[in-house]
Amino acid sequence: MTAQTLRGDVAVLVPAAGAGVRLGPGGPKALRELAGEPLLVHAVRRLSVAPSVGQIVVAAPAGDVEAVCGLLAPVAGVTVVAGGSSRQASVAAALAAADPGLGIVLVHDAARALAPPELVERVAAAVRSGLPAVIPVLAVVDTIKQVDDAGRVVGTVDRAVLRAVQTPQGFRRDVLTAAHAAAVDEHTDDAGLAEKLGVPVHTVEGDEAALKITRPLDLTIAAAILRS
Ligand SMILES: Nc1ccn([C@@H]2O[C@H](COP(=O)(O)OP(=O)(O)OP(=O)(O)O)[C@@H](O)[C@H]2O)c(=O)n1
Ligand SMILES: C[C@](O)(CO)[C@H](O)COP(=O)(O)O
Repeated sequence: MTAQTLRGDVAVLVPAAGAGVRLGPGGPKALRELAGEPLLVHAVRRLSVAPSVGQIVVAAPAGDVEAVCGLLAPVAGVTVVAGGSSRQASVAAALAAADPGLGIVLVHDAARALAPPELVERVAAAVRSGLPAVIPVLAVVDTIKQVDDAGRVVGTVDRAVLRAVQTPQGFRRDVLTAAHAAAVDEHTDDAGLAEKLGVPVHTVEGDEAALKITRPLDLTIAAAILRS
């Protein structure tokens, strides 16, 4: 990674403190390697070349803050804080350390290590255009069934109205701050918190390369994406 200064109007919060249980043994997921480098380094490198980005705040595993500072030292404009016991707590910790002068805040999973800078720009531009909350989405390609506790099918959901949600998710800073301040329960994404406040959430097209590395096969897919 070459040293560079970040100059944009967007703070990106990077929750990276997860254990990676579904990936299997091997330490915190963000520090697991893909093509010889930690997932977090792949993610931050892509964020740092997006022209809109002015600051990156990483929520690292609490025991690895120093190591993560070392890993990311070559990128100017990166702040590292200790993450929390849930993704939501990690985002809240990163938000508290974000530069108050940056009016747009994106939240991006370290686990979506190959999200391209173009996706960051697409989300940032949509927020800059005046939208309060923006998420990247992809059409659902599988047929989706609703099942009961016994695993029996209750019905088939109309997939035309469904979308799979990715990160980065973008927000006006005051919207994300209010959403986290009002949180009373855990949500799997930040847009869910904004929805609870009645904030309209808009979508932009996602990117298949922004897959969330969750299970072992995802690492194989990510390695193939890198090679292609
Ligand atoms: N306490 C937590 C839990 C998750 N995350 C981050 O949130 C993102 C999305 O979470 P996920 O992919 O589910 O990661 P893990 O929680 O590590 O996965 P698992 O549930 O398999 O342990 C990841 O970048 C992860 O590091 C976080 O910062 N702090
Ligand atoms: C934020 C997210 O990546 C959007 O798809 C997802 O909700 C994270 O969920 P996880 O259960 O923490 O992996």
